[in-house]
Amino acid sequence: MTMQQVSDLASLSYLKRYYAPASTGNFSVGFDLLGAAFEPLNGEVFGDVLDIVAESEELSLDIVGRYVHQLPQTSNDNLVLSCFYAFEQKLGRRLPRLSLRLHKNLPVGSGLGSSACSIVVACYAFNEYFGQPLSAHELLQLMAQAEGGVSGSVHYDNVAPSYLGGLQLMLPDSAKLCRALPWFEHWRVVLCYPGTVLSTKAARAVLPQQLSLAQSIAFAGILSRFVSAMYVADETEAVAAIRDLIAEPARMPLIPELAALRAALTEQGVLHLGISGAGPTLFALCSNDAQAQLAAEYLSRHYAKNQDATTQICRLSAQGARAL
Ligand SMILES: Nc1ncnc2c1ncn2[C@@H]1O[C@H](COP(=O)(O)OP(=O)(O)O)[C@@H](O)[C@H]1O
Ligand SMILES: N[C@@H](CCOP(=O)(O)O)C(=O)O
Repeated sequence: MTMQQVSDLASLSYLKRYYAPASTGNFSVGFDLLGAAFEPLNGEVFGDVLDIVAESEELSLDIVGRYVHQLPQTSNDNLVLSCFYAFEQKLGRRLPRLSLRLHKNLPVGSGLGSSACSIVVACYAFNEYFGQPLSAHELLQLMAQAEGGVSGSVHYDNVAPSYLGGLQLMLPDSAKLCRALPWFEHWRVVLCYPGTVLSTKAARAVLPQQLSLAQSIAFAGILSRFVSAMYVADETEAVAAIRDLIAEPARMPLIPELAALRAALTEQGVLHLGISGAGPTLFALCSNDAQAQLAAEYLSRHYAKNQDATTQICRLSAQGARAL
């Protein structure tokens, strides 16, 4: 495997190139059931890119990009290769081998759906390249299984938005699997990754194993309130309902800065500050560009911890995964 620190999209040759965006699981109010895909307003690529470089004798993977150093040293352990074999197994026939290049643009163990992003871009790329043998439904199931293998339990709230785009509500036991909710076009989301790693598995281990009847009703109630407010485009009501009753109380000790940062930003009018996925990335929901700029400056000053940190001002990625 060769590793380059710099992922220069323009200078590298390929047959086909595919991309999947970053995602925020939970969106605070919908633990494991709600997630959104985001793209930087400035047009930067903030998601993983997979190049199909050539057809070849053997399956191989090169990894480049800003966060290559956070991945296992051997590409054999990379999700892109395990997705190839899972895809092949699902098809039930041997596929031509490929020479692949992953641009690892999302930090790992960040709460930005990094593993989901690689899984989505890989499964999407293989399905497109080999003539769409799997339906969107089958492909999404395959992605969710792969994600379950990483985090310890199958959850769709990163793979669904990264694949399909938008703010996706999961529909358990439904043939449709998930549905895109309405969104407010003027909303901006600032994603601030501090540069430290928090594995999803570890952040799931602190969650309560059981909820009381009262907690279950409260969770169903607040999520219903949010979803219905989005459908009737009642922004005040939607924002009031963005509350994490499940994961945040348990994960707060893992992100001790959250309370003070939230108090400071909400005082400035920011609509909400929450944990993106399992953290440590935080997301600030803002009502306009100026507010998002202010939140981005504040978070990068007070939450970024090292050179790996990044802060992005985003809008919803309506499209999700695609060919570039
Ligand atoms: N292409 C890949 N992208 C991200 N993680 C990968 C990839 N390949 C293997 N991994 C492994 O999967 C795990 C992802 O960890 P996780 O905490 O779920 O990250 P995230 O929350 O960012 O999705 C790590 O152990 C990482 O080394
Ligand atoms: N619903 C999951 C989301 C995990 O997202 P990630 O980006 O941290 O992998 C959870 O909260 O555990």
